[in-house]
Amino acid sequence: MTVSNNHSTKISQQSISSMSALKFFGKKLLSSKHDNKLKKKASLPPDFHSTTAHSSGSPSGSKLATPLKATRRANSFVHSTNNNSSSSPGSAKNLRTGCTSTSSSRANRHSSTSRNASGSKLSNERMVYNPYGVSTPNTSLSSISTTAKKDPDLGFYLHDGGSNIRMLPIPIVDPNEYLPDEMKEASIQLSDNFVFDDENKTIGWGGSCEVRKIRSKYRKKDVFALKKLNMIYNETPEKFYKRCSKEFIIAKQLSHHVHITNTFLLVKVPTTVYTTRGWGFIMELGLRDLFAMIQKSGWRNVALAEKFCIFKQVAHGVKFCHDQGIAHRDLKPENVLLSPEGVCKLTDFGISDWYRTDPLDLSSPAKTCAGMIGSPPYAPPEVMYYDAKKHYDAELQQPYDPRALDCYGLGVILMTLVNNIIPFLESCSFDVGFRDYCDAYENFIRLHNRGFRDPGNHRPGPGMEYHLARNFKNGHAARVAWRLADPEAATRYTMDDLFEDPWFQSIETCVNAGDEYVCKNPAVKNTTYENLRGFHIATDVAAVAPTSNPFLKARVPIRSMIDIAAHPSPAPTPTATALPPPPAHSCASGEALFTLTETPPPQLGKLTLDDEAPATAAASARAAPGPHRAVVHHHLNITGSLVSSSSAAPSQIPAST
Ligand SMILES: Nc1ncnc2c1ncn2[C@@H]1O[C@H](COP(=O)(O)OP(=O)(O)OP(=O)(O)O)[C@@H](O)[C@H]1O
Repeated sequence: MTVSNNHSTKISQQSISSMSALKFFGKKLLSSKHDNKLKKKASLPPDFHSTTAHSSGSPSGSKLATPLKATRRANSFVHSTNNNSSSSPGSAKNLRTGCTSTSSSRANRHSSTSRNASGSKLSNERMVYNPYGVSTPNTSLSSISTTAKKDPDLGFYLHDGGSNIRMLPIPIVDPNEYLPDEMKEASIQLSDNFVFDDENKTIGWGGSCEVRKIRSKYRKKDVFALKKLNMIYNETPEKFYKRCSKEFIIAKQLSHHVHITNTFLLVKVPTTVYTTRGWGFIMELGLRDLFAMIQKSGWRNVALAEKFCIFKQVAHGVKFCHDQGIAHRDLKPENVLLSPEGVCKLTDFGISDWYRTDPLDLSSPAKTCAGMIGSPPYAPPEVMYYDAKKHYDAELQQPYDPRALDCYGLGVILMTLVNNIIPFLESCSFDVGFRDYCDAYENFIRLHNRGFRDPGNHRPGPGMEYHLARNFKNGHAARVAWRLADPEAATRYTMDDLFEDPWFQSIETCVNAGDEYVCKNPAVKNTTYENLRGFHIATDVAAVAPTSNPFLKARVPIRSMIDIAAHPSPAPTPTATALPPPPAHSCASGEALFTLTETPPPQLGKLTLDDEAPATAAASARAAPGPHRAVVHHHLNITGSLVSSSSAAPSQIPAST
């Protein structure tokens, strides 16, 4: 039986020989070509990610051919249905994707816009009258450098959103109005302390965001990610602000762990050649997401031990979220980033939520959820019952535990890592692949392991005769994947079960989740904020009143407007252009453990897959000489290898074996 969709596009699953994959191992670690491909992938029309799933219908013999790319299309369901228990976005991602694409094409079209004003040198003075209430001198066209100069159509800057582009009304609201006191920021303008990367690349897309590289104004080598948040279809500005600030608060609350992508600041983003106005998160920059890795033709040759290591890292990230009272609720390879050192980090807390009745009291009772959330391949059946398109009986729609949703997602991620392909498109009875899996599950229990679902049963799971277990080559590993992805929520592995599982415990990782996480925060030295008359006052962050900002250090007097008017060219003050050399660290002492560099440290580039992993990330970081005290990690090599192989076979996707 074949499951297809209206936009199905058959994607070649031409397999490549291991020789051809190996050929590329070690060629180039960080390929700009690859980045271009990622961008291309990100800009592909929705149809491209559509696919056809095949299945023979036999539990053990069927070859599921559900190309991983389908997950991108499947993402369109992420925010498309109700979620009674959270403020998750409520509109179709396809529409939002279309919106961002349009926006991007415009942005790209205008990225080459001539900026004749570039010759007009901006004053160092920090008081600027801005009639539009958003831009600052630092974000004016003249302050952004590009290489090409074409199409000087400035009409782009004047539009206020069309049918495809939804723009926040001016003035953009101060993010601090939506943040709790302890998270309020002294700098709320992107342009105060950051500039867009000259390459003007979009490094990622989501249903409601585009991700771009930005750099510190003070240390150009300090690169970060800007997750520019877009309004989604039919969303009011108020809903947009609430949704985004909630995501930021959760992301910020979790930004203290080696397996969580650090989110630093919530800022206003002005309309520029790079993007349209709105809000954005300044984040730790990931090299690429796990989805992009699995998609590479070389992925199938990655050793199982490496895949298990990645899985364990993701599991540690999930455990940390749960320990903080937060359920991620959208676990999938796209939401796992790999750092330049190869460390896996969870990202995208857009539909995450606190699952305790009192988020501040971790001993308060757990809440249940209702509604369709997550992405169909990774969302369990109890969640899929809420999918309005499936017309399930209302009786089936029972409140569910969001932690069980995460456990299921983890199990499907493990299956995907090992099989190089998603096991089925949707975890519901309409999907033949999922039905096969359920049948196989019951068969295995009936024929091989009656106590499979019993707590503490650590006998081997399904073996070679079950196609979704075959590639594990290890009954214990298959047990963990199947127990996590148990179609029955009541008997599914919990995170505690997982961490007590002897096979899981035995997985070797090259980064220790318990290591102290020291992240290089961006330097925040300048701030621009608005007074009631609409003036923008730029000043040094150290002089700004809010004291909850962790970046505040020394205090220097703010110049009054009268002073500025009287002495337009005062003695240099510590502004962005006349600042003392930045401190090495804004929030943490010592050197950064995970320094984000554009190129990997030379000593890492020399590693081979056979290199022995150091005992811990910290140990390796300590041992590493030179300025890059990064984690020595197997995955860096995998990343490099896959990048290389991807340049040879860009359109291939991993095929199931
Ligand atoms: N900090 C980052 N560094 C590098 N790439 C990133 C970063 N954050 C996000 N990305 C890329 O952008 C993509 C989309 O980001 P994200 O998942 O956060 O957006 P989203 O709109 O919430 O997505 P979704 O619709 O899947 O929920 C990611 O899959 C990843 O490839």
